[in-house]
Amino acid sequence: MTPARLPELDEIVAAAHVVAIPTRTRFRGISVREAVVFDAPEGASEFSPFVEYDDAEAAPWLAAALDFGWREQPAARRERIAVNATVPAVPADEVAAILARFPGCTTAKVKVAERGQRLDDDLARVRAVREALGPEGLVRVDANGGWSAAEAIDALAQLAACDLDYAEQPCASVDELVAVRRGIGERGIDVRIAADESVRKAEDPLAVARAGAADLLIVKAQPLGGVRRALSIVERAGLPVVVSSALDTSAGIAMGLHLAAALPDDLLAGACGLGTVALLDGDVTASPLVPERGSIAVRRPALDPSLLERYRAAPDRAAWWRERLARTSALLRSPR
Ligand SMILES: O=C(O)CCC(=O)c1ccccc1C(=O)O
Ligand SMILES: [Mg+2]
Repeated sequence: MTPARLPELDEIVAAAHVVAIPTRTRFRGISVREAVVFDAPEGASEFSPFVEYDDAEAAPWLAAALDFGWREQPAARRERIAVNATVPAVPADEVAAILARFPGCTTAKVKVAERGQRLDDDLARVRAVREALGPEGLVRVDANGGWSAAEAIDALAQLAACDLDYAEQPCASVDELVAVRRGIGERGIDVRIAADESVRKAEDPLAVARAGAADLLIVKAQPLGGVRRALSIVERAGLPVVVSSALDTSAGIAMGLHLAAALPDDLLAGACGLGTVALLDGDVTASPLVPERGSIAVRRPALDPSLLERYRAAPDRAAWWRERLARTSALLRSPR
């Protein structure tokens, strides 16, 4: 997980810019996305574990940022990556406006099982997405572990009428995912199951594959410790994958694009969840990595000094992030 040569903390801090970028629509409870972006030797990089994560959970995110900023990356096998539209848990009548931010995307991933909402809200939202994409489009749902196994089976039985590509993390635990796969199989419901949190937040990211709990995996470069380490997990898991973002700025999206570009053809399971800069109300580069004609070019964006200034985090938040950098960096260096 650790880069061959870890830059010293003062070098890391000297390269760091702490930003706070508003989201255009509340997503995952977030209305301002805070991130550290680095002006690093290999290009822009990003460290943006969610604020509620403890240092142990944030450590692989820093390993990823240092790897991407300070080390050469594995060779790219493709120049563009097809991406899905990402639809937050909005009312159905807002779906069209969200999809319009993802020009050319014929695959959409829809958030479901949001706390405080009902299955009818999900059904209406997913139907609106299916209607907008037409029968040729691919529709995915992501429950972020919000359903019990019984709820997931019931929900998927109803959502299956919208013809789903897959359901991402319908339940929280690997055992529940196994139960859902079995339950929908017995009822003849034809929906694949994808694991996300069961990969990126698990003690052992390969456990879900070993348990036969998923048809495919969602992989995110930052929580998995960077492009190299994520590639090695994917190769060992032996399941097809979709690369996705963590609501990163374009600096972090570039890391995801490089991971997707390095994957062998037979392991890439369609459009990736890397179009999420379209959900932000700003960025750190003048040439954002947003979808064009359904895909994004694999490149590293240049940080724009005036945008870093515009979105510069308040002094107390910047200090908080610098302290987090110091603690996390110490963790990466401590023998375990
Ligand atoms: O996969 C996508 O389409 C976008 C990324 C996404 O959904 C996401 C973004 C931030 C945090 C969690 C998730 C998630 O996949 O659960
Ligand atoms: Mg997910």
